Amino acid sequence: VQGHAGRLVFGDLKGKTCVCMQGRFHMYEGHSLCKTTFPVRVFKLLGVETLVVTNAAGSLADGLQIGDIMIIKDHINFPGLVGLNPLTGPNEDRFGPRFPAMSGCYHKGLRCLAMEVAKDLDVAAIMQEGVYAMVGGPNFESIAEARLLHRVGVDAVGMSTAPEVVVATHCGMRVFGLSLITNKVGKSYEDSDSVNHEGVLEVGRLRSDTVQQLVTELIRRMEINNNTSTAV
Ligand SMILES: O=P(O)(O)O[C@H]1O[C@H](CO)[C@@H](O)[C@H]1O
Ligand SMILES: Nc1nc2[nH]cnc2c(=O)[nH]1
Repeated sequence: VQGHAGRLVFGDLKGKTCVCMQGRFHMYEGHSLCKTTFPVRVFKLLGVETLVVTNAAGSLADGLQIGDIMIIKDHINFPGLVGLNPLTGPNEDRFGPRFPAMSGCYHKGLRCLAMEVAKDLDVAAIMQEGVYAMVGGPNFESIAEARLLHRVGVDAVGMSTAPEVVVATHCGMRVFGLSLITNKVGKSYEDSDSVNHEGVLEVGRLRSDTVQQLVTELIRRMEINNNTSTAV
């Protein structure tokens, strides 16, 4: 999508072998969920053990402001709930089971570690945990949709991430996720502000150093088995 570089970068980060996706495939671009999540399966075959996902998201929670960073505690995969799931079709037994559990798919230990890192980097004031929801996009939410999401417990909404996390969890990867809050989602018919992609990219640029520092320090501190890799 515009604004995403579309590159895979391999290297060492603080002594850990990493592969970094600069951009991702989105369902709203017309890609199948199979293609959207294909990189995750490639990472698995490369020996990647931990997936770190980041995204831009709109806030529905009163306490989440533009520029805040939300550690993803759980997700609601709206496309998945209506059958748009990357695991649909014959199960690939070599990757994982037919009916994978999704409870606890955002690793608790990594979430706690990220909070410690945030405190040490003096950015704890802009960090909190919350629930991310994926919607199909590409349009942003109507007011009624925003109210619905708020009522069902969504803290931040975006158009990505859940399919990759489902596929990573299916094949036994540890997952950690961050949402950068780029806008507030309007819940009132009196609001005149409306969100746009340029504004989303702008907040992304403003907070990119902080997100980079957090992820780098998290990767430095995280424990891994057999010096296997991390995908970001
Ligand atoms: O989820 P990522 O790709 O980070 O970006 C979010 O921001 C874009 C909309 O501005 C959409 O792609 C949405 O999903
Ligand atoms: N669906 C959705 N995706 C986003 N990505 C960044 N901001 C938003 C938003 O407000 N809604």
